[in-house]
Amino acid sequence: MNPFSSSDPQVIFALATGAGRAAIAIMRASGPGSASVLQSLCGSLPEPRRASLRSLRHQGEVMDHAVVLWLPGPKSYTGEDGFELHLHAGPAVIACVADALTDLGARPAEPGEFTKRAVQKGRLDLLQAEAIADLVDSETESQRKQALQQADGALSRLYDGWAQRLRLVLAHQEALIDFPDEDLPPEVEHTLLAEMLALHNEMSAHLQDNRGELMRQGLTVVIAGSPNVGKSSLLNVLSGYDAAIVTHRAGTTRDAIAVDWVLDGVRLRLIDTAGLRETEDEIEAEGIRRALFHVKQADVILHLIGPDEAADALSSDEIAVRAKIDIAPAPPNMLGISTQTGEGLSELRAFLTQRVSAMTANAGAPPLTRARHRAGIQEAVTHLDLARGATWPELRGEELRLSMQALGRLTGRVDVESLLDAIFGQFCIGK
Ligand SMILES: Nc1nc2c(c(=O)[nH]1)N(C=O)[C@@H](CNc1ccc(C(=O)N[C@@H](CCC(=O)O)C(=O)O)cc1)CN2
Ligand SMILES: Nc1nc2c(ncn2[C@@H]2O[C@H](COP(=O)(O)OP(=O)(O)OP(=O)(O)O)[C@@H](O)[C@H]2O)c(=O)[nH]1
Ligand SMILES: [Mg+2]
Repeated sequence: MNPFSSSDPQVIFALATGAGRAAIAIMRASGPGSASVLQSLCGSLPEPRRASLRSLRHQGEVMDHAVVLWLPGPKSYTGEDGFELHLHAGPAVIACVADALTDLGARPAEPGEFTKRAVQKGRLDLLQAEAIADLVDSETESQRKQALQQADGALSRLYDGWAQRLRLVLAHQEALIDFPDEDLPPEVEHTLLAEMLALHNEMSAHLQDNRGELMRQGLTVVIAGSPNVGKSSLLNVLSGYDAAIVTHRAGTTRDAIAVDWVLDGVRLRLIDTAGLRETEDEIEAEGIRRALFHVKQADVILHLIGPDEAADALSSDEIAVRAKIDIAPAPPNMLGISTQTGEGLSELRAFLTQRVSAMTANAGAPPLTRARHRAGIQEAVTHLDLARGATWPELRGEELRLSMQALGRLTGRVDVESLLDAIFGQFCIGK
């Protein structure tokens, strides 16, 4: 059963194509009254799902000659009756048609409302709907692939699979509750515990994996190090434009400077920071405070080390790079660059590409992509662990239900059955 209910039957419309100069603008509409609205504009209903050229008329006036699609439900994106008008993209054409649609009783759609209706009609689950939003926003190849995988239901299948296994554990658990005095083989209890442990391990591994969130949001790479080692020069050469001021003076950079950078299909935010040192200068000190903030938030730190500096012990998210190797060469087995001669830059790019793809590579199992997913899985694991620790069978059953529900809320498929169970499970028999 679909847990959502359609509440607003009004026809909604919106421009489906992006703003800016283009030849064609697609106005799309959806809702039960679509047939009569379209009929009014076209004179008659075109053949379903076939592109037809029509003159669009309103109040006796021709508004545009447009390619029109009549898209009757339930075989449509939203599952409702709908249509598309492929208009000439002039703002006056769009405004005129929008006015006519409003006149005919339709209203402008709210953001995401077409997809919301698709969810309400059970055409998409919540994870797929989120993935459609990610697909629309995708800027890099890795974001596109990840969003498409989730839109195709890969994450939904993973969560549904876990929920199904929990349901099976629950069914066995209930057998134990219903027949407490019968001699159920002791393996039943062992099998239940083993399956719950397996589920715990799979969900925990899924929570450990932050690649999906990194890929969706992009990784932050921070360039840090002592003053004057060439951090801003590196930002400029990597990003390919003159984003940061470079001078011979130590302490030039104060504000953190961020540029977007796509490396091997992965979206990166490259941040140049103030050189780290003790200083009396108030403004520089604030710059250093900001630099340390960015270092703390970084996914990867490019630690630039000057020709006369010692390389300290590095943390695992730091990549040590010897700077200005045109002055003094890098020690063996250390990355070195010169922004002056360009030496070592392609090696640095290759090393960074490798590091980034190791952090984001999709190893088959679909990763979670949002904080909402993390919170839901965390909740499912918490209740699963309470179920594993429970000695009282009724309590274990209850925790298993709560764990299943947390998973169900992620897809939006908290089925009525388990909700009813949770609510009425607390009633006494006979009431
Ligand atoms: N012009 C246009 N392009 C578009 C869309 C659209 O709505 N209009 N899309 C929308 O976001 C995306 C494509 N996604 C879609 C997904 C499902 C259906 C749909 O109507 N499915 C029906 C019928 C399938 C069929 O005709 O074989 C179904 O699954 O039952 C349409 C578009 C991207 N391109
Ligand atoms: N020889 C040589 N000089 C370089 C190299 N990279 C940068 N420089 C010079 O070093 C000086 C400092 O460069 P910046 O890029 O401003 O250094 P920074 O680390 O950003 O300095 P702060 O912002 O002050 O912390 C400038 O005079 C650059 O021209 C290099 O690879 N070789
Ligand atoms: Mg600088």
